[in-house]
Amino acid sequence: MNSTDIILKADKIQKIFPSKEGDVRAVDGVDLELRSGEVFGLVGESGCGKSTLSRLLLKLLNSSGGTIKFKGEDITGYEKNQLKRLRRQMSLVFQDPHTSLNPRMTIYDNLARPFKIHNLANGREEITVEIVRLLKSMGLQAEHMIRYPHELSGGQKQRVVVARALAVDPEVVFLDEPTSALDVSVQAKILKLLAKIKEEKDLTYFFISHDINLIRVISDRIGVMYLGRMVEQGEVGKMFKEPLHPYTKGLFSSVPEPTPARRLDSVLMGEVPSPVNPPAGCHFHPRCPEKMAICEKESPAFEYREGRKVACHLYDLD
Ligand SMILES: Nc1ncnc2c1ncn2[C@@H]1O[C@H](COP(=O)(O)OP(=O)(O)OP(=O)(O)O)[C@@H](O)[C@H]1O
Repeated sequence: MNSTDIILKADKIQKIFPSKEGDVRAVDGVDLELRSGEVFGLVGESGCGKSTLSRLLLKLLNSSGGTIKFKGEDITGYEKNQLKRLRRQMSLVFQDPHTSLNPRMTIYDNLARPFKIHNLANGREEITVEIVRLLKSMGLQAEHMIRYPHELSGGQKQRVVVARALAVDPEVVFLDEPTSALDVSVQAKILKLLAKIKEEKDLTYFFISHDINLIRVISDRIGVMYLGRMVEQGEVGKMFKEPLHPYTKGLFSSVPEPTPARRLDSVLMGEVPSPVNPPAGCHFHPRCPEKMAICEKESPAFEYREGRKVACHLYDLD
């Protein structure tokens, strides 16, 4: 596949969670294209739907509407046996290494599971060979295999979590805040390792982070989400040079040059409204400094403008 091939595509994907307060519109009609070999960075304030979107794309959650295609094949209605195949093609690295490994299992047993589930190696001997190879590729040693997760440092645990995600030899890896639970110095090492693995294995990364500076450095393209919707999506250089959506502008303009782990929540004025009762029209209009009358009534389409996609009425006037 070359870099312009679309490996994963979502059209109007939606997830509504029923709750006591009403329906939570966690993901509200998102369009997305993931290109083979790229790092796609997803940003947005806490609760805007980033994790839910990634779980929908991975088919860990069933969608309430819309379609998802993997390599051109519609996977929206995949059944259990088809999902098993998909689990080898796309894998996930969770945020917190302390909770994503089974604490009662050794590192060997944690890493052996994907080999057993997917019949990727036969017998203890073959699995051991694979696990040692994986551990070494992650900068760990064979002897780590006999340890329990609590005997490893946070960075070592996250290396094991990445190893487990790579055991199935996937094509796409979803990384949901993979370094946010780690110390800054450890974060840098894990990011370097992830970049190296990506090149070696020709992987595609879907990278979720609150840290805009990190997303800027590691991504080829980025998507900005607000209250369940994608508001802007495009090539990283263009987006940072000239953000179009007022939300993206607010998000980026207040981030000074590399300040590690600056949280989005501290950047924008006002609270994000509830996804149970999102504002009519453009969800961002109550916080938007460039609001127009139409923004309160009509939801803007997510359309190509100036080399990227944006959902904002300001650009309807062109
Ligand atoms: N199982 C669920 N039931 C009800 N509501 C849910 C469920 N999962 C998520 N939500 C709600 O959906 C919205 C989106 O949540 P999600 O975790 O996807 O956001 P996020 O952008 O990943 O947040 P964070 O950055 O804090 O992880 C939130 O309002 C959340 O409370």
